[in-house]
Amino acid sequence: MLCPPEELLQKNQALSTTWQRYQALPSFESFVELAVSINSFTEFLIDKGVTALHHASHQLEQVTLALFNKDVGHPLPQAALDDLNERLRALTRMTHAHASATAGLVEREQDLHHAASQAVRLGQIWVITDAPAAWNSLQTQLGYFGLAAGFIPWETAIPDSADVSPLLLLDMGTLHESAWRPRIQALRQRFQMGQLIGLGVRSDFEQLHEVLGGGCDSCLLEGTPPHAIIERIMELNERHEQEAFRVLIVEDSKTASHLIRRTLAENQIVSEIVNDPRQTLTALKQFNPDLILMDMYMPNCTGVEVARIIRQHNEFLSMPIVYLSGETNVALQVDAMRLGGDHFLTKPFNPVFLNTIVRSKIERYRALRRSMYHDSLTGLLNHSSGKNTLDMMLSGIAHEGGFLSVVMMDIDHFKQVNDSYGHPVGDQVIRSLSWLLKQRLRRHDILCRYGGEEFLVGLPHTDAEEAFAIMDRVRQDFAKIRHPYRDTHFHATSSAGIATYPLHQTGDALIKAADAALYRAKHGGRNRIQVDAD
Ligand SMILES: Nc1nc2c(ncn2[C@@H]2O[C@H](COP(=O)(O)OP(=O)(O)OP(=O)(O)O)[C@@H](O)[C@H]2O)c(=O)[nH]1
Repeated sequence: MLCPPEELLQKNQALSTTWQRYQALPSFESFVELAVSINSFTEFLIDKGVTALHHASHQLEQVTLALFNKDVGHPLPQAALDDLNERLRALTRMTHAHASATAGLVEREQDLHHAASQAVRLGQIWVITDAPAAWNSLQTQLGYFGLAAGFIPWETAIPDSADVSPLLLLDMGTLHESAWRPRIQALRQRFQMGQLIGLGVRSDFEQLHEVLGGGCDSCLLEGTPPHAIIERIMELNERHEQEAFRVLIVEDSKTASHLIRRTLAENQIVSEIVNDPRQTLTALKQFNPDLILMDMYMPNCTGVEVARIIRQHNEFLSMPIVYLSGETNVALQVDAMRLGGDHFLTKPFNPVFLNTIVRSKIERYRALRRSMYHDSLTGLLNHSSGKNTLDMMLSGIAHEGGFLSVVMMDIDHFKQVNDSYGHPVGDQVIRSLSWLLKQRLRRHDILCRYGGEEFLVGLPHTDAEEAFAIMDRVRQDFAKIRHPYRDTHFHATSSAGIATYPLHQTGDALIKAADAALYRAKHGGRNRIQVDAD
């Protein structure tokens, strides 16, 4: 989607206002605000794919950051002020030019959306190729996972209405090698935020150099089978689905906490503020953050004391705590880390530095949690966390009322799959079913690998009839997936049993009833879904 020009101009206006504020009151604090505002504008441009302006904004950000040097006082020296002024004015001029150039296009794009039912809609995934027939099977297989892929010949331009960050699979084998680099460069130029994957590239240095040097993110070498291409696409898809990062700010100063909150919000990080440290435990339970930003000195207790209290609770043992303090005393910092902290940032903080630390700590924390609560083969919840999540969801449903359907799904004759094709191929079949479930179910549904080839699914606010309709489509599509084996392929089927709350009241009772229904589905001939009340 193109960025609406009004939104772009509004963001640019906000940036100009902070610059005017700094000029009127050239303090360190207002310079921090300016840096935050520039960083936010750059992030906005990346988010909206406004690549034409991104470079200038990023440069401005770099220049501003370089001025966070303790030898540079405020107001800034005249030369630095002039330089910033010129850069900001140039960025504003470019923003206005871009906004007027895209105004017509946005209207056209909206018209196209209204006419979408008439038009042939290209998917988010495009295969650029002159031999589409060779990719029909990939397109069909992706369709079973709920992903649409379209074909575009190398000579045809991608329409203006294109998404700004598509996934482009480039069939290099159908383009003369001398044209590789310029073609890839042109696509990269246009889709700076897209993912470009070169297909059918030889493993030698020259070809890889051409493709990666031209701007592809990665290559899938000659002979890569369709299921490996699908696997790469699924991985990319999952990376896009991350939930927003969440930070709890424990800070007695309302001004400081709001400044931090704004800095984080401008980087799409969600936060909650606790001004009274005694409320920290309640806030932790309610808000469920990924990281705590902790002021070091507060009335009543210090940040270190709060951190020690937090660490007495098992569930928060590994949660990252980053201290914020005006203190530069190294011995004290070491002591604070020894007593339960993970990092120390000195105030006034550099906003970009703050965001970088927060993001990298949260990424590590999430990776750790994934390994604790998720199954390594499929990435789904593991047995015990699946059951715990079901119990928690059930208490919510019992409180607010409504249905909850539990499904036990199992791959048919899986022992034969292993015996005929080998354990690694069996693993791949398990992963295919998990991908399919991930694509088809909602974000808040429970998805768990309950045992070897058995999955537990929890569908809140879904009665048995609706659950049957959803799962039966999954069953049908799973049966169509081609699992590769040597030069050929095979199909697998699945069966499932469904039980629903309030007919069964506890998590254990629901699982037992769904399991009994699954048993009946197996004995009824397999490749079918059985509801427990039927
Ligand atoms: N490849 C692979 N196989 C597994 C995994 N976990 C369990 N299995 C195998 O899954 C098979 C399950 O077989 P059974 O429970 O006998 O049932 P089935 O052959 O699927 O037959 P029905 O369920 O009755 O249709 C066993 O052979 C296990 O060794 C795993 O992680 N990977």
